[in-house]
Amino acid sequence: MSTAQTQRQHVQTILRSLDAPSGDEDAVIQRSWRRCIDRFGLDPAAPSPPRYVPDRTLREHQDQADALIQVARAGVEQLHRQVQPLDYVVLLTDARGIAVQFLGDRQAQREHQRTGLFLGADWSEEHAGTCAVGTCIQERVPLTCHHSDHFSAHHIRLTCTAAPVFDPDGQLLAVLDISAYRSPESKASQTFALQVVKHYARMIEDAYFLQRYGGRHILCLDRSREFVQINRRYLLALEEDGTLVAANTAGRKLLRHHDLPLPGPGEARPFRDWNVQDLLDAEIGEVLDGRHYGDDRVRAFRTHRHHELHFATLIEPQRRRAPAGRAPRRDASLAPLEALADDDPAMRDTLTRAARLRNEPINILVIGETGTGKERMARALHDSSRRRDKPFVAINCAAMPESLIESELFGYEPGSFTGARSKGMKGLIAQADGGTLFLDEIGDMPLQLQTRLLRVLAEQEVLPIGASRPLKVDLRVVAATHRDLRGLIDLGRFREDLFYRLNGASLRLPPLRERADQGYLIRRLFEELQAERGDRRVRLRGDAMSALLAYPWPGNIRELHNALRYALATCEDDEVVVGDLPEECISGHLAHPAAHSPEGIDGGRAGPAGREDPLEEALRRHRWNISAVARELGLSRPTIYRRMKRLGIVPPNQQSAL
Ligand SMILES: Nc1ncnc2c1ncn2[C@@H]1O[C@H](COP(=O)(O)OP(=O)(O)OP(=O)(O)O)[C@@H](O)[C@H]1O
Repeated sequence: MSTAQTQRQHVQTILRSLDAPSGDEDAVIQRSWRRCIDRFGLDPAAPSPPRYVPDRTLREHQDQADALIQVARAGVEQLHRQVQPLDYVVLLTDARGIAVQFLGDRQAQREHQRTGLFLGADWSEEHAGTCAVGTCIQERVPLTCHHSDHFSAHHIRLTCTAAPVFDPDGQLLAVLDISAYRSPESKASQTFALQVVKHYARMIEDAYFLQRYGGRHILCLDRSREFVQINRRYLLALEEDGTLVAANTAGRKLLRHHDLPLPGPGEARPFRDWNVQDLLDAEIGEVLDGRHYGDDRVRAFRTHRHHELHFATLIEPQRRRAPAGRAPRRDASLAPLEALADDDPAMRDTLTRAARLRNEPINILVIGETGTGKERMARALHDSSRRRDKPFVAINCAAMPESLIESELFGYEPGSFTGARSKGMKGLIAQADGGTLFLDEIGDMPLQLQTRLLRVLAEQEVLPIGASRPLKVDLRVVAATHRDLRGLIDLGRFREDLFYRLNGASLRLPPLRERADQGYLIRRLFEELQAERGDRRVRLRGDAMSALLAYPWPGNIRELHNALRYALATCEDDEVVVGDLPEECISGHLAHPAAHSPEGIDGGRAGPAGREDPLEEALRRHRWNISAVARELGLSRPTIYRRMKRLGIVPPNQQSAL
């Protein structure tokens, strides 16, 4: 059957079923069809191009959903990884049906845009007709909208499955959706999809709950002792005196089941009338004090009303404290070291050792791949040590020409060689007296200088070129390398005795790809760049943060630094969004199509596949006169150039140069 015939038949089915409900169709879908006609005045046969909200509006929706987007990130990405091989895309919409997060195959971007499976699309029932997201919003239940369940004849190739995400007050917060263009005819083929989406929606909802009520006691209940720790089915947030503050969706059902009726969503204090003792037959102390729980941290309780057996675990309130897992701050002088990392286990071990070593009279070898922060570590060691008011002198042994190293390091007496300064020169080693000498890329130091350096370290004195008497120096040397020094020793290119002198203790830095605290590093580098630019207004929005966290960074922190620097230089409106990041960082996290046009794409203006970008279209119309286009679009010329670059639009007169 041709597409047109299928669509005609679909329209007839809808109209017939509304005249005389057959009972065949899903009741939820039928109610939606009726709403589409009676309430929204939609026509199943009318063309329904996707509707995208303008860029600015999308940003407002994303801002409002920012806290959720941040919490949902890991779940949405995990879900995407699971369903991507089956050609599904993942959408997270807000409670109004606007897609605020999207993950899909970059290769199929045009097809996604054409069907509305994209960032910024409006999937409310009012605009899109019966569809998984819109109907889920109306009905507040998980559902699959498969092929001809869709109201619009133009959506009947799609299969979409969505589940609601509720906030702790029972208000609809978001909808999680997976959709595909190609799927088997039978709706039963989507049963598993429905279970997967429900599962992830619940995980996101509970993660949001745990974050929001992290400052309270959270009681997790389950009917199974074995599963309570991992399943945490019912979540109840409690005050110190056992008053109920909030419950997750399952928790609210449990309360209703036990005749603790809850006022409707949106009440300012919906739970305050109830105490956990109204639910469980137990003393407050038994519930809220972890010492009353078993060795497995589980305790059994019976409910008052139905004498049901429930097993509980308790999450204690998170006190205001240093970021998770970091040792409590003992001493303000440790701040430079503590600032290097958050809760990455390898970095935490390294920092604990560094803190112990900072005032010890031994030299330290910092080991790590290029750009893992070896110099930063050396400086932080210096800044947190008693030497902090004395000089920190850094020398890159690989970057200095061999002919200069000797004089630079050791200095020289007046007139000691041709070309020397008449007053002589104090060498870098002597300049570091009392402080720290940082020798970067120590593996690249020529052998002959290694011998002289060894003498400096052994004697704690330096002999400038041409001098007859050595100068006493008090040095702490921190050396760094990305090379295998033991391998160099075997090759005869590094002195073993120098190695032992330098390696009083070693500190190893993990590469960026292995760090568990990438979010912390991103925030920190972003703040530093803002300080450098003298402008702290720009903020890093949740979608950009998600894309940065999802990107498989190699080892070098400099790459992250450069990506942030680029984004800060190109962003507009005081915020960095995903589209401002370098192209390679946003694989999977596609930018909103409207981000490329000043007003966004809306209804009839939506660009179907193959249609020209509005900017390109304007440029052609104005015969590539940038000033005229800038005037028409109300943008500056540099902005036009920047967008052309971002979109890869090249004027015809420059194309031959490519
Ligand atoms: N802990 C950190 N927090 C924030 N930024 C960091 C951190 N560590 C490194 N960086 C940044 O990463 C970049 C590389 O750091 P650094 O120069 O210290 O690394 P390195 O290992 O000495 O590099 P190389 O191997 O090239 O000498 C710098 O831009 C630095 O600001």
